[in-house]
Amino acid sequence: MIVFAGLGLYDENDMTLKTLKFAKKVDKIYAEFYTSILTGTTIEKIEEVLGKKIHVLSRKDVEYEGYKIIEEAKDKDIMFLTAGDPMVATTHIDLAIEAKKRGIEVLIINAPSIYSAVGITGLQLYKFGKTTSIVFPEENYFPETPYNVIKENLERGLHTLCLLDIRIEENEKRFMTANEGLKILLELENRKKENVLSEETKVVVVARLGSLKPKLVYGKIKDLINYDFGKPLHSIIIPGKLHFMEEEALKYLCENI
Ligand SMILES: C[S@@+](CC[C@H](N)C(=O)[O-])C[C@H]1O[C@@H](n2cnc3c(N)ncnc32)[C@H](O)[C@@H]1O
Repeated sequence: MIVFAGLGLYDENDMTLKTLKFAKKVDKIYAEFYTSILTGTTIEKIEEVLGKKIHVLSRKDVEYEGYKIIEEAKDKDIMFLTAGDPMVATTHIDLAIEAKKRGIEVLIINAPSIYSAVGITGLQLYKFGKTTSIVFPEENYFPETPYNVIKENLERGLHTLCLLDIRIEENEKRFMTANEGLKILLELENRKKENVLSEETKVVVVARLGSLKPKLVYGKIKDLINYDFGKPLHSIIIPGKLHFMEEEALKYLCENI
């Protein structure tokens, strides 16, 4: 059997009791922290709660050698943990499909995810369009997808959740801040000039969701671009057309800058 379970968003208290229960029963626990991490805890603390060692896998281990875990799940009970929800903004569904194809029992245990947590701002899930990711630009690589997605969503009056790039490889550990994300969005406007965004555009920045003191800030890009949101992880929401309840929620639930 293979159990895909999420650890939630911030610390070791975010996982569900179901995850805990299965963690106690399985033979071995694997985890990956390259798609997202919990910044309010450590692997040691999570291991303490689970009462078991966690074998942390790299992107390469999962994407190129994931079949080894599935092989193991043929005659053992294996748990595979991720931050957030195991199937939200990850590619782990391919492992679940592969396991099913090989006749292995699959259980997916949901968890608090960035996707659900944006509701904390008062913005309605029904009003969100496509989600996008803002990635670190590289030499000769400045992806325009976030700009195009925001444009399409705004044309339909919909909000856009922008996930921010994470690089956790063997010799690299970088989390894009909301400040970097906003600078990239303005740079995209500067390159494309389609009047989608400007320094006057109002956005919502959310930081450390899942913690007891998340930071939720609503304001114009020009006022937030150098604002200190504290330690990661951060995400940005570009609101579309706001319902009056959403306007009220942004006013009362977020810090207005
Ligand atoms: C690939 S996505 C997360 C996928 C994860 N499986 C989930 O369900 O939440 C990673 C991005 O989500 C956002 N994120 C994750 N946790 C967050 C948190 N606690 N607060 C704010 N943003 C967060 C960040 O932008 C981060 O780079």
